[in-house]
Amino acid sequence: MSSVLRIALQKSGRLSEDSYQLFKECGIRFDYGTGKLKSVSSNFPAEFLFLRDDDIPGYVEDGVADLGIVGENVAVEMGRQVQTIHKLGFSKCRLSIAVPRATDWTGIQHLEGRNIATSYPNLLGNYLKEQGVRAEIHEISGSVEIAPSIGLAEAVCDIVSSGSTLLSNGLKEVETIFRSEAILIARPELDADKQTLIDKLLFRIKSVQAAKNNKYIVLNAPNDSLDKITALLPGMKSPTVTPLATEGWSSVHSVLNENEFWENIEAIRAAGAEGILVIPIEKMIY
Ligand SMILES: Nc1ncnc2c1ncn2[C@@H]1O[C@H](COP(=O)(O)OP(=O)(O)OP(=O)(O)O)[C@@H](O)[C@H]1O
Ligand SMILES: O=P(O)(O)OC[C@H]1O[C@H](OP(=O)(O)OP(=O)(O)O)[C@H](O)[C@@H]1O
Ligand SMILES: [Mg+2]
Repeated sequence: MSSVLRIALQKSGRLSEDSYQLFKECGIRFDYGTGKLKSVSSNFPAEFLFLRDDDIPGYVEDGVADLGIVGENVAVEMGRQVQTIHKLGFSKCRLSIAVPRATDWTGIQHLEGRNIATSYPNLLGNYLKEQGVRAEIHEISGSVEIAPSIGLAEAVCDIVSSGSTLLSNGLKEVETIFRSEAILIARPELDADKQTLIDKLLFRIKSVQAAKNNKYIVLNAPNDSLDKITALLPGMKSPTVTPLATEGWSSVHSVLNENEFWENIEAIRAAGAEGILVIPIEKMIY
């Protein structure tokens, strides 16, 4: 197969490190951070382009790149003809409306006839339309949170994660209009060879994500509690149970999902488990 996937990544910013790390964990090697704007993988048929994130949906739509990683916020704002093929779970943030802390906020109608600064005029415009609010959208490309303090706008609509940028600019978050995370986008029509490569890549990404979302667990259990404990640890198919040297005890090995981890651990301990070891998993292949 002579096809090569062209993959557009953010050169430097909030998406970059996690994007590079994801490919590394998928065993795909390429050079980055050397100032080069293009890099060919040494062990996977892929070529990487390092770009400003705002340009990525357009490049993917135009076919300059086959795949790209962007924030969902940027993909939706740009409204390009691209398909979301996988959610990546990093760069989680929200797009929110914020106003000066002293504002007596009574609801979204407060914005009627006011000026709002944002880098996301489409997402904000659609939201205001849905809410039946007419406001002036003032588009700026960065440092949006400064707008109220310099008299440019009465409110802002920007990305929030920890909230510390809002706090340090004397603003408070009043409405969340969109929730975002990094996504893998693709050109809508790809030939069969490229689709095969994408399937191969997606298989690796899903194995890496599954490993991150699960832990390997080993514990000792009295034999009369085994039914209760193994029911709490279904694992990938079923748990492994082997006898311990100590009479009446067994060792149980299984995997446990991160989301239900602490609740299950408490239940397992209550059922009599001892010596519980929790071990990270590097890859998880279903
Ligand atoms: N504080 C944050 N926490 C988590 N994710 C964020 C945060 N800020 C932005 N993001 C996400 O990361 C994406 C890229 O953010 P970044 O600030 O690096 O963009 P940028 O300044 O426009 O970069 P570029 O120079 O590539 O145009 C955003 O579109 C959003 O999805
Ligand atoms: O709620 P917080 O955790 O403070 O994060 C929010 C800030 O992060 C992003 O900016 P970034 O720091 O990436 O700088 P930029 O404006 O140069 O993109 C975003 O534009 C917000 O300003
Ligand atoms: Mg940008």
